[in-house]
Amino acid sequence: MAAKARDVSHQTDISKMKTSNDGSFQRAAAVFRDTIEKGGKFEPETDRYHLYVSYACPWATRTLIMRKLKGLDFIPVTVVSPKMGDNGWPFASVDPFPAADKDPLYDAEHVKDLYLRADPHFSGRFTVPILWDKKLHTIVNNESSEIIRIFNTAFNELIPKDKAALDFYPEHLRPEIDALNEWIYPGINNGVYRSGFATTQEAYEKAVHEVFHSLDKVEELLAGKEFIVGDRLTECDIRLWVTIIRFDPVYVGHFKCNFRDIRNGYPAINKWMKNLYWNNEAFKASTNFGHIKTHYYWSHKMINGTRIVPVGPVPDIQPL
Ligand SMILES: N[C@@H](CCC(=O)N[C@@H](CS)C(=O)NCC(=O)O)C(=O)O
Repeated sequence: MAAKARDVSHQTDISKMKTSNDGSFQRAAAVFRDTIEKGGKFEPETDRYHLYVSYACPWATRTLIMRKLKGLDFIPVTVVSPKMGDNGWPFASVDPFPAADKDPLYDAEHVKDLYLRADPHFSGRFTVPILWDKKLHTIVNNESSEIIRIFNTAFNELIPKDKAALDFYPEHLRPEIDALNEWIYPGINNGVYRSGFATTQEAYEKAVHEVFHSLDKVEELLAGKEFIVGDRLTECDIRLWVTIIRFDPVYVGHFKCNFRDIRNGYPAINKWMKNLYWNNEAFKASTNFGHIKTHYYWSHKMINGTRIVPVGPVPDIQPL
């Protein structure tokens, strides 16, 4: 591939990622932002799309959960190795980690090869998840919050009626869901990264206080409730859950979010998290603690130079 000649190491090696002048981490916006719709460039079809994920990645896990909930079995999934090294995410052909896959479409070695196939001049980060189009050999969308909305509705005419009827972003709850997403994303989902990736004491302290302030708010919201919005599962639960499930195993230690952990410090959040994990297969089947822990502790060598992966907490998640 001609594009391979270009040096993209500054895009693949997370330890070379720059923070802002004040030491704060700022996440770049995703670049591929198309949708799937009738009459559009990407039509709803059963044998056309493919999902590339990492079990380690919270954003990718959102898409895995939504795919399972909606029964989108005709969108196959390929899982990368959790050990994101100098070339970014590898497939199993390069790093045969348990439960990682080879790339079945192009036998790519790394996720970066897919991005460079879609756009040889791509200058952003080579992130997962990727919703891939097998027909046009390109990326439809690489922004999880949009992929889950595509999955929520785009294939409704191609799936059984009971699955099509499931709506995790229902019209009448949208204002409430949007309002929650607005502070849960910066405060918690991205807040833990801003805490962990900060390179100054000030930037870290600002972020970590925001994380726990936001968790305190969620704890209040979830007191005596099964779901965050109303009495039904919505995308708001999915978006938050993927961060909370990683909190005790990774973010408390690796990202220094250690005022409290979930299991001892947030009873309502813990109950909500456990209930979704143990009672809803879509959540449990999308979670692989080995991938989660190995990824963060091994890949971020600017944070954990020894690459030692801690054994605890034991257990990864408590029983119900
Ligand atoms: N906006 C993206 C963010 C995805 C993202 O940052 N994924 C991380 C893994 S958790 C990644 O692939 N990072 C690779 C890199 O930055 O090199 C989304 O929500 O889908």
